[in-house]
Amino acid sequence: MWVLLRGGNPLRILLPQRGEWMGRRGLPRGLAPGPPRRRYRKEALPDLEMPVLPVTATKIRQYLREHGIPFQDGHSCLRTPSPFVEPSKLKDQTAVTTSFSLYIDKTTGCFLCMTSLAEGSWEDFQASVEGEGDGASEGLLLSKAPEVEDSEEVWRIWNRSVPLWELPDPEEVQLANTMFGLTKITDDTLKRFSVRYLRPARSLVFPWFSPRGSGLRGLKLLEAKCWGDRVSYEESTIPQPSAYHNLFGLPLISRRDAEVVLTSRELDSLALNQSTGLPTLTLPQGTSCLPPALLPYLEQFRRIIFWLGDDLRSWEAAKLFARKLNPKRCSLVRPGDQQPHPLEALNRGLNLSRIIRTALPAWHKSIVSFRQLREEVLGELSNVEQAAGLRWSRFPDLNRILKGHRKGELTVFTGPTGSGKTTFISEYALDLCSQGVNTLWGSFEISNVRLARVMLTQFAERRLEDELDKYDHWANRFEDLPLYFMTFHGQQGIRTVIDTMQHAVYVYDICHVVIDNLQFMMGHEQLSTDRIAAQDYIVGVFRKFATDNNCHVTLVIHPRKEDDDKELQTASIFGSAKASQEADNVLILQDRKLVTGPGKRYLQVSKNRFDGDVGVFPLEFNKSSLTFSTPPKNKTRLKKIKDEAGPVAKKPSSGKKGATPQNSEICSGKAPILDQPDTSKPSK
Ligand SMILES: Nc1ncnc2c1ncn2[C@@H]1O[C@H](COP(=O)(O)OP(=O)(O)OP(=O)(O)O)[C@@H](O)[C@H]1O
Repeated sequence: MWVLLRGGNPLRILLPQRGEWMGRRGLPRGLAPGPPRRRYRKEALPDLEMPVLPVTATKIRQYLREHGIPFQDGHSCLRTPSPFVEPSKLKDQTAVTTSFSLYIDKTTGCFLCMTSLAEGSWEDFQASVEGEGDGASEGLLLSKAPEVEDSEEVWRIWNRSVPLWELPDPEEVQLANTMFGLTKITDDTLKRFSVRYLRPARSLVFPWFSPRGSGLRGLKLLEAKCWGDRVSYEESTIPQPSAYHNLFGLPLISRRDAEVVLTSRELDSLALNQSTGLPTLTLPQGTSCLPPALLPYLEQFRRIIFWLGDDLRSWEAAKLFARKLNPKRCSLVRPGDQQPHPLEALNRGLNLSRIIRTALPAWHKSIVSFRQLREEVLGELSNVEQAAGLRWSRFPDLNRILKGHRKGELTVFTGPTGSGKTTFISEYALDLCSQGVNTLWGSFEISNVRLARVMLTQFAERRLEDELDKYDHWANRFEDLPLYFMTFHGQQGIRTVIDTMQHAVYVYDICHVVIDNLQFMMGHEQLSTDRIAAQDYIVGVFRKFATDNNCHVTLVIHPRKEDDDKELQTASIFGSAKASQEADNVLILQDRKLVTGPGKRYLQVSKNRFDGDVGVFPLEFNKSSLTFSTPPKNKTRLKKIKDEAGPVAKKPSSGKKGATPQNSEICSGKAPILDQPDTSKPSK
């Protein structure tokens, strides 16, 4: 189910392969509208023996100079004349815009021709320049490429939907306006943005028009579901989200516009444009990612304002996206009570232009004063829950101790050989990924197929071997996760790994990288002093990566050889103390039983830089679902076992009465007070 794409992606990241289109949630399958745009070369290529080294802006410039290709330097792209435009087109009245219409991404080398919509990788571009591109160069290939836009399904839905004001029943209009919060949005605005309503699906329909002509390339449907007084919304797109690259509002942008506001929801763009008159665009996948394929469309703007939402996640996403667009031209609207989503701001009668004027520059110099930080500090203080990070849904005990999973941190994870480190960390990362954390896996020891099998089993929480008829159901859902794998196996140079991670952060907005395990980057040094020095260096590099990219890195490190009878400690991590010093969190999978809880393992949080709480909790392994999390129905059993076990050896020392779960312990401060491990029953 996994396919390696090289086109546009020189770093061998595995992407899920999708057969037919499936809506993000709930829409019927089998409506594939075909590829949304022409690709110069898009078929899956066989696995590469060696990873291709990433290209750099300097190398791209050098190549263009060597081949006498003129170029202009932009914010995220280099612009050159397009070899994919027929020479005759260059002579028409649009010659000014078509002459430098090829945009080459400075970071990936991927290109997009804005005139013909041809796109491809840096290798494809070079092949075309050197006349090797499947025997085609200079537009030959394009003149043969079939037009693939305007799928039947897209048109069928579009034709069945109607402008809201044309609904025959005024009550239905009022209901729709109330459900979607449109009472202050005028018909004029809805008309300008060509928003329609699909009655049978109770959904607003947002079109994706081709930048050339009036072709429809796709649609986004926003469905309102009423639950008593509450309304919840569900989005679905054609084509599937990973191919849905609609910057909603693009047809309204004039070539002379130098400023734009980016939003995360189409209705926010309507509200903003209506009340401020500013050009607005909506990111196709909201705060979850900004695909580099969209960057060429944003090159023309001298100033880009992000107003993505009212929570810390929107703020983090805006900072991440600003890096791609060149932070010097970006400003961010800080989320807060008085700065909610634009649509809500309009409905509450707030002054949207004034809020836009308070947007903060995304760019900080290397040295900043508190004055520049005070707004960010306020943001954290007024969103304390969110500042503590994303909470695990399967591991409430981790939430109690670590409070959440935060960006930019380094977690070091260790445990005895064969104790289940990979299995545990797989579920820990899957939990976050299922909640929308874009995750990149570097599994150097076990193959990606095996890892994906473990993850899929954990995802489905059942033995899929026995239910193969359900495989497609689970695999389809699993495919929708924002999950990517590096294809490295065995020993690998740290530089190559970091370059791959950097690329993934840029292309897929990765927020969590899992490296299993660090020993595979340490080369073949035999002397233990060399090995320790190598490990220190590598840990330092990962630390810097996490901080620089505001991306969480979870690093699995083997412990040093110790007496089997002793439980591991922070000092048992292989190497010098560097790993534990650099880490924000240290987790240890202990291969023995806690007196207080069930299961043959327990997890120890032995360092937590966020608030200092450390502690332990039991892990019970479920062999059929390969999970360590405890399903709710087992809670009673946990209690029973505890009752049978009699009083615990040591009482929790947290002082946070009532906050400590029955079987886990939290200790404030650096020195954990552990349960007495039940060494009478060594496991494994
Ligand atoms: N608590 C457990 N009890 C029994 N079996 C387990 C447990 N946890 C994991 N396993 C099984 O043990 C095997 C090894 O697990 P895993 O690969 O996760 O260990 P590891 O600690 O990462 O190994 P290594 O030290 O080689 O990296 C797997 O088949 C897994 O399903």
